[in-house]
Amino acid sequence: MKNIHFHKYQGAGNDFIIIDNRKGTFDGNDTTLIEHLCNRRFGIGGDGLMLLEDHPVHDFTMRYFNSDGGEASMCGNGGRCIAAFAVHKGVVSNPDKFSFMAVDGEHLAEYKSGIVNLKMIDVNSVNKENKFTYLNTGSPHHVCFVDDVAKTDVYNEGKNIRYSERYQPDGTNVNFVQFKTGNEIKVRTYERGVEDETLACGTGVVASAISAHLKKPSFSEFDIEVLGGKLKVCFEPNSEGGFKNVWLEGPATFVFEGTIEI
Ligand SMILES: N[C@H](CCC[C@H](N)C(=O)O)C(=O)O
Repeated sequence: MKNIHFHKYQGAGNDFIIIDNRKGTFDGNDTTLIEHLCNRRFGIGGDGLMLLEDHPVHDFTMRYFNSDGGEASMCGNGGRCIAAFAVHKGVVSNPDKFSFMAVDGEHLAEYKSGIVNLKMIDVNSVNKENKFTYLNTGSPHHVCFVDDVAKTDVYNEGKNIRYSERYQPDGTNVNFVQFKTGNEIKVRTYERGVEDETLACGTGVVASAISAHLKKPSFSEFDIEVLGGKLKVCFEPNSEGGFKNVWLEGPATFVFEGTIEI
């Protein structure tokens, strides 16, 4: 038996287990353990788990795992939460502005009073189809627009798209977007690797905001309502028809810490 010390954080309701693994004692290859820890009945519970590890140049390295236990692509809300954790634990050199390495590259982060603004990767390829948009914002996202997200069967419709032939073998996350007034949108997301709807998806709202910009090009900053709260995304067009200076801003909140014996 061994004890694992952990912290729980949530970003707009997308919740994560964070483990300080700078001593390298946690085995990131133990898929079964990670799935167990994320289980909301038999473990701690979470949409995902993150390991904070050392990095030779940046303030730290972020490793992200979905609740199915598999190491995954970038998690925007997870990035915001591990940034807040790093500030709270004094891991970063300058709490106002610092950087970390993740699976999709370097991320700048700014922290102020519980709000984290996270720089995301540039988006250089947007596949605009008739009824949906497909793009990668650190994770792959299918984005479609609906009249009313509250009346959308996110689980079943999202699951069907996630497992559809088009996205084999890796699958995709699926976002349903509703325009409100001006630059306001509502987003609900079915998340790959969680295999359910989450209360927010950071890379998903970035993908949704870029897709909304393609329909409303006068806006390059969007206020986004998700089930778990509110997020903000801004970006600039780049010279290749894609997008740069992509930022995801919102709350990242400590919930509790503990030790679990496994
Ligand atoms: N489930 C996603 C990764 C986490 C994305 C989400 N939690 C976010 O905030 O970006 C995937 O496997 O592509």
